[in-house]
Amino acid sequence: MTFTPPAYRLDNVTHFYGDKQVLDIAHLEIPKGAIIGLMGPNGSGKSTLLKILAFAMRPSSGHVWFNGTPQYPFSEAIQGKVSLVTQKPYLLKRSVFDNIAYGLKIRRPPRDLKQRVQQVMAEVGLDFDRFAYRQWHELSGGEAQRVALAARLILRPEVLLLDEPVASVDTRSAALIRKASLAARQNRGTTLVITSHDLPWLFTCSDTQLSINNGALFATGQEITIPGPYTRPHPDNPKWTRYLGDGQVIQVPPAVSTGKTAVIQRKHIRVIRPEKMDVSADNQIRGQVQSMYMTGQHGDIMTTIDAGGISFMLGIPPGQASELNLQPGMPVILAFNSWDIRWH
Ligand SMILES: Nc1ncnc2c1ncn2[C@@H]1O[C@H](COP(=O)(O)OP(=O)(O)OP(=O)(O)O)[C@@H](O)[C@H]1O
Repeated sequence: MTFTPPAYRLDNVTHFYGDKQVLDIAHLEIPKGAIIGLMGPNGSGKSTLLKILAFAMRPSSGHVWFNGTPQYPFSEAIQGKVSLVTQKPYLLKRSVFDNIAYGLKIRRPPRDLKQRVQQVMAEVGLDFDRFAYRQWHELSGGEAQRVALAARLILRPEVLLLDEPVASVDTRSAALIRKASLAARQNRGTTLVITSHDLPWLFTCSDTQLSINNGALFATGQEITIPGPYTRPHPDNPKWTRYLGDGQVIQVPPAVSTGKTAVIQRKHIRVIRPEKMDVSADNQIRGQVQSMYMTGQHGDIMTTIDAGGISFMLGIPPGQASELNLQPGMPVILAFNSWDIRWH
């Protein structure tokens, strides 16, 4: 029996900027060919983790294995196997063709360079005749992001790391970036780690989701973060609370220490019709369905519900969605118990 090591294994990895700790990962394995969706609030450590996975930065402590081999000092060979597309992709002040061909040209340009460029441009939905000889400044944000992605795809990396690839792109570009990512895995077995704040998009293009908060990974993305600020008890309200933008209040359990974030597992949240009540739950929060997407995951419908400025993304089985007659714009109640909320 042969054993295939994971693409990555991380043990006790920490990272500090100065004396500020921004990463603390006890253990993480990323199987080959996985598409991992990495989510977490601003400043939670996503970009730092991607830079470590790209071997662009060495963690302050800990061990990183790549394909079963311990790394550090990292070799040039390993850096050629992993490619990171940063949040603001850097394009050379040249044409689209030159940007995409650049990585191959500085190695040994293949005879079929033009065909290779054509192929990756097609993968990211850029028509060769229209775009190949456009200059870098003649592109929209979404087109520039797709050129940056094509420039990495042409190098056929084993691992592709995409940091916020759809942060400032149009819906069509987001769909094309998703398609190109899935095709890279399907056609070449590429392993991908993708960060995004657009959770419905991230859920449709990843098969495993990881949540990161204050530099620590927690569980598998099956949680919803209820970000602060939290209000400590006072005479008018003896409970810990989170006031929402629209005046509603979420009851949270007492915090064990400051700097923690309230988190609840999706499975503890029930969606009910606005005229119903769930007397067993001490939180009954009014919200509105923002969007609904079919996913490959168990056939659930990923439904984003906004409640007073907090986004709750829940996977709802199709049967339940049709029972509730769920549709975008519909008001709903989210029922959950404060004692199911944990601090991370
Ligand atoms: N070069 C640096 N020097 C000092 N602090 C840094 C540096 N880079 C990032 N940080 C800090 O480290 C923390 C984690 O940053 P990181 O960019 O990894 O988070 P992130 O989850 O990617 O955030 P975002 O979603 O806003 O991109 C933040 O508090 C950030 O301010």
